[in-house]
Parts: sequence; structure tokens; C-alpha cells
Amino acid sequence: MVVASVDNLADERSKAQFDVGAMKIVWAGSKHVFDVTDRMARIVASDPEFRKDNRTTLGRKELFKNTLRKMAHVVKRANELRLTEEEASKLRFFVDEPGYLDLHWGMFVPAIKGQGTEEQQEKWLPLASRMEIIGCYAQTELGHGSNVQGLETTATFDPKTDEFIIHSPSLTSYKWWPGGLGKVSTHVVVYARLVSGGQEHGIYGFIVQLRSLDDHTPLPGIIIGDIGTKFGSGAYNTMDNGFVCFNRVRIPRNHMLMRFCQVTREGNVCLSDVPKQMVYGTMVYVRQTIVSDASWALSRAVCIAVRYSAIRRQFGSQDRGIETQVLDYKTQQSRLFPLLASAYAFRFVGEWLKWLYADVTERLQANDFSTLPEAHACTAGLKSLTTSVTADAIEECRKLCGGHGYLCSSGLPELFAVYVPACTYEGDNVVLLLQVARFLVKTVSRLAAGKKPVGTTTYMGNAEHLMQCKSSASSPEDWLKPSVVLEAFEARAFRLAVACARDISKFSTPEAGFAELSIDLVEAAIAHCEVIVVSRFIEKVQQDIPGDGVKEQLQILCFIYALHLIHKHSGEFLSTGCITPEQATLANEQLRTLYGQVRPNAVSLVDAFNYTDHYLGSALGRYDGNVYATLYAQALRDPLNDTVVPDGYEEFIRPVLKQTMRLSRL
Ligand SMILES: CCCCCCCC/C=C\CCCCCCCCCCC/C=C/C(=O)SCCNC(=O)CCNC(=O)[C@H](O)C(C)(C)COP(=O)(O)OP(=O)(O)OC[C@H]1O[C@@H](n2cnc3c(N)ncnc32)[C@H](O)[C@@H]1OP(=O)(O)O
Ligand SMILES: Cc1cc2nc3c(=O)[nH]c(=O)nc-3n(C[C@H](O)[C@H](O)[C@H](O)COP(=O)(O)OP(=O)(O)OC[C@H]3O[C@@H](n4cnc5c(N)ncnc54)[C@H](O)[C@@H]3O)c2cc1C
Repeated sequence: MVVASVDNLADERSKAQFDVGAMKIVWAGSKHVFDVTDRMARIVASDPEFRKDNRTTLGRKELFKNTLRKMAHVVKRANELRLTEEEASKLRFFVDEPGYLDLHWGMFVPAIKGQGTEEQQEKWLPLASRMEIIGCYAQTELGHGSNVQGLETTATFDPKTDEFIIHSPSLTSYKWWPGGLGKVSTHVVVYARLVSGGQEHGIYGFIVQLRSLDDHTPLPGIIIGDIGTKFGSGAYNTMDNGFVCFNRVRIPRNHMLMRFCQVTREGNVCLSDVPKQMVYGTMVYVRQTIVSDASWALSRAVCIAVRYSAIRRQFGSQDRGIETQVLDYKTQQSRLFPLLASAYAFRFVGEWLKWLYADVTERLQANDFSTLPEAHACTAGLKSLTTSVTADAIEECRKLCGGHGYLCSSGLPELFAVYVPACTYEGDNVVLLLQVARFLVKTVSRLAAGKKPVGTTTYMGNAEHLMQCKSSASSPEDWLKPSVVLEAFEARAFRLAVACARDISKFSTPEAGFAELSIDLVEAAIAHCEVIVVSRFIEKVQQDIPGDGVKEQLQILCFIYALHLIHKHSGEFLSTGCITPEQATLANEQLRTLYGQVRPNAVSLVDAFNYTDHYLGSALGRYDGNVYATLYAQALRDPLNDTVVPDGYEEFIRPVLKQTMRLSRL
């Protein structure tokens, strides 16, 4: 059955004022990436092994086994099709459920590449890339996660046997959370306190074998398992996040990842002259990938909400005629279009961050560590900003879809449940923003000493102007001038950072000031991260962009992104004196105009994400708009509808009815 709603999307598509095909290439990053992504998405969508519409109805054991089957199928297909690394990771991505492959390829392998010596890489990487071993990354403990220097697990060197003894001295030192650890991994990179000659030497990574390669049983001294069911149905429960306790497990000395610190046969600890934070390198790498992924999750939710808002009609007709598409309501637009704009903003900042990460990596290889603090601040700050916004946005999209958004068949509840831990893993978002704040306060104090800021803090070099400037916006159109928008964002961020630095100096120690002012510091950090996102978006739309009308649409989205933030944080823009209340009103007026300009293009702007119906996994977001028939078909497939009279009728419904009948006769 195809209902009238289908016409709505065709109609919407006919209104587009830009070349959707060209926008698809911009979204993908290049024609090559588009082609690879499109091909891999279709392979997954057309393979029944990758079916995912039954996930929320499976019990934990079935669900987990189902994921094991899919992960094995990914490896099989990657080998059969002789996929490149780029193709294989896209294929795996579109399978769209957390699984041990992510930790193996995304953390175990990068940890060895980043922290292993050449010799260690030669030994371990071939085994890992042929998947003769499966690895994970165990840093977090039951009692310690954010504070890495507080980890309790010890790795004590025993010069008699030339081994390290890996030990969990307490319940709180059990490794707890690592993905892939609970049931699958054969090996792990464990982070532990290095102890040699009775002295502690800091936290380092050690490769430990967990399970037999013959029968998968845990090796002696290892107590291991899954940490239990997590939030939401389906969602992250496809992953075996695990615990492990090490009872004096012995590993050869050369299983310590020794790129930055070597322990000799005699137990001498030799530090190389690189910053000790290099041992945190895997986290920096993964944070950077998480920023890119944020735009995928956000755009997916927005795609569902935009398409459904074009289908859904409510009110607007007194005589039972055709009702108004909810997408036409300004309130719907004001909640939805900033999220659409944010998806594009995060896509571009994610691409830029990839570039920054590649640049830093090249410098580190040449022993230039000068850009490391900035790379840390950018990856930490943008990871925090983009994941927090995305998690909130998915929930907002659910509400934007009204009651049907709450159904699992909308795809939104599971998307939220699977995405929201991104605000916690790879660093709690508040903890990471405090790292950014620390970097900003340091940058501000160095200004006073005449040090020129570089990279993303270059704007702070314009200190005098940023402290005094008043916005020149005197009409709504002025808020379409990149220089006006950027100046407001930079002035707000700089003034907040300077106020923090000034106020901290009033305390007896910087640490006391930092602790007391941490709320303000987090706000200053967010403001700085928003400068990065806004300026990268502006830079992007100032480039040559091929395709009819594509650049114009991106400009509209860029200003929506910036102006909705001015509205959201108007308190800060006003209290720091960067803009006046009248200018805030003008910005809002411009924002309303921009919503009107996006409206006819909204469906095509989400079509440009090029998502298959399989990947979207949503009755509400289907490409053909056949929402109601799909909702009905999926309802009929629910296990509860397997029988007309439910299980439990005889035991629990009939006796209640009989009891009621007896009572009514009295
Ligand atoms: C045939 C094959 C086919 C197969 C095909 C498959 C293909 C591919 C499949 C998959 C692809 C891959 C997908 C990847 C996706 C990955 C999945 C992700 C899933 C999520 C898993 C989650 C994992 C985790 O969560 S791991 C644990 C993460 N833990 C944390 O993040 C802890 C957070 N805490 C910290 O980072 C630190 O403790 C801290 C930063 C908060 C504080 O550290 P501390 O040492 O105490 O430092 P502090 O005193 O504050 O600062 C000292 C100075 O150090 C600077 N600094 C801190 N951190 C860093 C850093 N990282 N880098 C550089 N510098 C740093 C800090 O700024 C200070 O500097 P200053 O100058 O002294 O001020
Ligand atoms: C789905 C998932 C997968 C994971 N996978 C892995 C993995 O593969 N490997 C691994 O090692 N770990 C993994 N983790 C663990 C994860 O990295 C940690 O949970 C994360 O780093 C947060 O640490 P925590 O749990 O100790 O939080 P806590 O630090 O205990 O946070 C609790 C609260 O305290 C606040 N807080 C903490 N410190 C400060 C501070 N200094 N100032 C202000 N507020 C503070 C936080 O903001 C938060 O609100 C995973 C976690 C999840 C949820």
C-alpha cells in the first residue's frame, strides 16, 4: 500500500534550488570518497546478513552472537572483495553496530603503531592485520577512568626472569569498560604503573595475552568477563565491554610498548626526550575520529526528522482539507534547521581536524612537538563540543517526530542510546573542556609576556581590538558579513578567557582558582571551540565550490549555524559587551529569514547525505516517504503480534476478568 504521503517528498525534491549531486560530493569530501562510500553502503544494504531491523527485539545473548556473525561476515566480505583499508572501514561503518572490530582496528592497532618500537611493530602488526590475534584497549578501571595518572594496575619488572608482572592490587583496579575485552579479545594493550627497582615511573602500555589461541579460555591468572547490559535496547549491547583482573600475570619484558620509554635487561628505565603525554597518543587519534563521526550520527537523525516533518501534517485546515506540513511551522524550523546546519558544520570541522592531526603526526615524526598542545586542545575540545551537541540533537529530533519518534521503528531511540556514551568515552566531555580551558588560560598568560599565539588561538593576538571592539551590525543583513560574525565570536571567546585568567590570579594558587572557577572555564572553552567551528565553516564557504546553487546553500547554513549560537548564548554575547540587545534582535531577524530560505531545500539538503534506507533504519526517514504503511507493517512484525491472544492470557488476564465479574455480581 502506498499512501498520499509519498508525493510529499517528490514534491519537496522538485523545489530544490541547488544541484543535489554536487552537494553529495561536497558532503563526502571528494568524488573518490563519494564513490567508495556509496558502493560500500549499497553492498551492506543489499546483503541479508547485515539485516538490522530486528535488533531491538533480541535478547542480549542472541544480539551479541548476531554481532559476532556480522563482524565475521565483514572480515569475509573484505577478503573476498579484496577491499582496501579505506573500503573495508566504510563497509564496517555501514554495518552500523558497535563490535570488537572497532577496538581492534581503532585502538589496539593504533596503540601499537603509536607507542611500539619498530621491532615491536614488525612483530605485532602483521599478526593484528591478519587478525590472527584480536586486540582491545584497557585503560579504564572500576575506580579510575578520567584520571589516567590515578590508575592502580601495576607492571613490576622482575630482573630475575626478565619479565613484567601485571597485577590488579584491588577491586577498584580491575580493568572495567574496554570494548571487545569481555568475550572476544585474545590480546590487550593494558595501561599500568611501571615499577622497576622499587620505584614508580608513570603509566605505560603493555601487551598482554588474555585467552588461549587454541580454545579461547582465559590464561592462568586472568579473571575476565562482560560488565553487563547497558542503556537502551539493542544499542551498545552488541559490544562485550568487559572487566579483567590480573593476578600476577607474567609477560616478557619486550611486551611493554617501548617507543617513549625503555626498560633495560637490568631494569634501568630510560626515558626518551619526548613529552610524556605522547603515551596518550591513541586517545588523541580516536578523539579526532569521533569528531568526524559526530556529523554522521547528527546528519542521520536530522535526515529522519526533516523527511518526516515534510510528510507529517497537522492543523491548518478548518474544512477537513489538506493540513499543514509540520516542516512549515517556524517553531519546527527553529529547532530543526540549526541541527541541519550543525551537521554540515561538524562535517567540515571534522575534515579540517583530520588535516590538523595528519600535520601534527608528520611533525612528531620529525621530533617537532611544538603543535602537540594545540592538537590535544583541539581534539579534546571538538570531541566534547560535537558529541554533546549531537547527543542532544538526536533526542531533539526524536521530539520533533512527535509520538512516532518514540517508537523503535523510527530508528531514533536506538541511535540515541548507541550514541550518547560518546559524551563519556575517550574522555568525559567536561573533563576534556577543562583541558581546553587550561590551554586557553596558558595562552592568555603568555600574551602578557609578549608570546604570539599560533594556530587556532591566532585570533587572540589581536588582543587590544578584541577587548574593545563593538559590533558594527546595524541591520539584519549585516549579520551575513563573515567579518561581523567572526569578530563577535572571537571577542566573546577572548573576553571570557581573559576574565578567567584574571580571576584565577586572584586566588592563593592557580590550582585553587582553576577549581573554583571551573564553571566559567568550561564556558570559555566552549566559546573557543565554537570560534574554531564557525571560522572553519566560513573558510569553507569562501572557497570555490562547484555545482549550481551549492555554495549559496552552504552560505545559508553557515550563517544559520553562527546566528543560532548567538541566540543560544545571547547572555554571554551581551554580558561581555560584544553585541547590544538591539543587535541580538537583528541577528534573530536574519535567522528567521534564513530559515525561510532553507525551507524549500531542506529535503534535498538531507538527500545530499546519500544515506541508504538500511543505514537510516527508520520508518520515518525512508527515502520514498512511505511512512505510515511502513509503521503499520513494522508494528505487525512485533513479537507481541505473533499471536492474537497474548501469552499469559490464561494465567493472568482471564482470572482478573473472572474476579471482576464475580465482584460485579455482588
Ligand atoms: C580484513 C579486515 C577487515 C576489517 C575491517 C574493519 C575495518 C575498520 C574498523 C574500524 C575502524 C575504526 C573505528 C574507530 C572508532 C573507535 C571506536 C571508539 C569506541 C570507543 C571506545 C572507547 C575507548 C575509551 O574510552 S579508552 C579510555 C579513554 N580515557 C580517557 O579519555 C581518559 C581521559 N583522561 C585523560 O585523558 C587524562 O587523564 C587528562 C587529560 C584528563 C589529564 O591527564 P594528566 O596526565 O593528569 O594531565 P594534566 O595534569 O591535566 O596535564 C598535564 C599536561 O599534559 C597535557 N596533556 C594532557 N593530555 C594530553 C594529550 N592527550 N596529548 C597532549 N598533551 C596532553 C595537558 O594539556 C598538560 O599540559 P600543560 O602544558 O602542562 O598544561
Ligand atoms: C560505551 C563505553 C565504551 C568504553 N570503552 C572503553 C574502552 O574500550 N577502553 C577503556 O579503557 N575505557 C573505555 N570506556 C571508559 C571511558 O573511557 C570512561 O568511562 C571515561 O573516560 C570517563 O571516565 P569515568 O567513567 O571515570 O568518569 P568519571 O571521571 O568518574 O566521571 C563522573 C563525573 O565526574 C565528573 N568529573 C570527573 N573528573 C572531574 C574533574 N576533574 N573536574 C570536574 N568534573 C569531573 C565528570 O564530568 C562526570 O560528570 C568506555 C566507556 C563507555 C561508556
